[in-house]
Amino acid sequence: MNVKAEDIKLSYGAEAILKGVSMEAGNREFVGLIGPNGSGKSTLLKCVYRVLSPDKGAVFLDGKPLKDMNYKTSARSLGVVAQHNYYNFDFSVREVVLMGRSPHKKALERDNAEDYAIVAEALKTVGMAEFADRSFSTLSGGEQQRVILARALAQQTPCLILDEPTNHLDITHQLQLLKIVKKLDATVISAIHDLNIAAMFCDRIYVLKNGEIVAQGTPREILTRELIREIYEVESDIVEDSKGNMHILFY
Ligand SMILES: Nc1ncnc2c1ncn2[C@@H]1O[C@H](COP(=O)(O)OP(=O)(O)OP(=O)(O)O)[C@@H](O)[C@H]1O
Repeated sequence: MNVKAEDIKLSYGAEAILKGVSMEAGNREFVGLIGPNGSGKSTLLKCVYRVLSPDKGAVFLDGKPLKDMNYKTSARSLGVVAQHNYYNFDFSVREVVLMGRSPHKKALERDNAEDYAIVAEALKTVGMAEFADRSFSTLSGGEQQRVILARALAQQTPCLILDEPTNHLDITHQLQLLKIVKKLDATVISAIHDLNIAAMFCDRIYVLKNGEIVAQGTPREILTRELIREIYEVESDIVEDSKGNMHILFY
């Protein structure tokens, strides 16, 4: 699925947060969104997954304007792993992941054996199968994050939007989550803070600063000492290991 955001503008009061942002993720491309705190990454992603509607500009899925789709149709296309996940009710882990199936159901249609099998498989994939009956609210931040990924997997969408998905995760689970996502061969747009993680997984990276895209390209093109200095005001060295992978060392 191709996902395109075109000239997105969004302000809170007098403050312009997104100042005409355009970005695109091609079919099965893994696109990273990097930039300092407050640069507008989450806001842009929220415009893509319809929590916010931009003041100007539009989002297109395979060329179709998102705003013309009903929510159920877009939920069959876009799965989301957001930064914060709160539920007002005490759902079990299984119930949370089952919510991923709802865009595929008719009104009042009950969950069936196939839904339960998909949910069990998704929980197994993220290593949370034995937590199925636990209350979601009692899980640690990292465990909750993996369950939310399972919910997105159960949704079986051709595109995933991830907002700093590895926030609460230890290094083992950071790599596990991104490997799972990479293997899906879906279109992925992910805000990522860790530039080494971005270098490992992204096909292409967009750099957002003060609500504007200031650079885009492959990790090798983007993650240079000069750009890192310009965007983050830190000094770094870029080195290559024996396998040809790039690593960024910060000073
Ligand atoms: N509801 C709101 N009202 C006013 N300002 C807001 C609101 N939501 C976000 N902002 C502001 O918009 C700017 C962009 O926020 P956003 O969360 O998109 O940044 P981000 O790049 O995702 O940051 P981070 O890396 O810290 O997660 C910030 O300055 C934030 O304070």
